[in-house]
Amino acid sequence: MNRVKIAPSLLAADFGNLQKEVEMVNESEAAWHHLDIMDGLFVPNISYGMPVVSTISKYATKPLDTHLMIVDPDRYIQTFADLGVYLLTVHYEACTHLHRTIQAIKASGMKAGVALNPHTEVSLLENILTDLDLVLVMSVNPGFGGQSFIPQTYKKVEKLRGMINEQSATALIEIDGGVSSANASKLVEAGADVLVAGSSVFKAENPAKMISELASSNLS
Ligand SMILES: O=C(CO)[C@@H](O)[C@H](O)COP(=O)(O)O
Ligand SMILES: [Fe+2]
Repeated sequence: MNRVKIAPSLLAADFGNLQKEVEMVNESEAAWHHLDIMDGLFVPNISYGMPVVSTISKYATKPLDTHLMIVDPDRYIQTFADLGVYLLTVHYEACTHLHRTIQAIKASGMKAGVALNPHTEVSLLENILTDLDLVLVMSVNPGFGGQSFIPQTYKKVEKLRGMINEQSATALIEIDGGVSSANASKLVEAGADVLVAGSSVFKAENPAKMISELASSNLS
């Protein structure tokens, strides 16, 4: 079994020391940097935009895993590609022509992911699964860090793992929201490949140690 990938969400970082926070992730056992882009329309919160993404990109030495919580994400695909994003994830609920959006992300040279809100059924991805590099399962309602994990996520992950295996698809399963050492092992057991962790990492006394602990989740 491959080791689970950890993607610390910089939304919970200290933005007054952004370079230092990015460097902590660079030097840790994290696999990716997770960036959350919120537009105040698709979700009720606004996070940060291009100048901050550009700064993160300048200091990051690991791939940028970028989660767009914005309406009509097609408008910004090329911009994120130009900023050095590795994997661009759009929300199922924000795309009218999801297949076209996924193809456009791939044509720009990035990997493509689709995120599902907690109420969105995984079977809706059945016809597009083999086109995806990643499915992001939201385990909180998108828009804010620091929320409580929704336990129904385990069942969704198990079902999605079954669909991926059945179709011999290669999409990774990423879980985002309220992830901590209290639920990480169970998520990996259910079929998760990537865990996003914001508050549990950046609010920890020793963030790098917490990343290492989460990365060992499937070994416990
Ligand atoms: O996409 C989101 C929230 O919408 C996340 O990536 C959060 O930033 C994760 O933060 P925690 O729930 O781990 O604090
Ligand atoms: Fe996210």
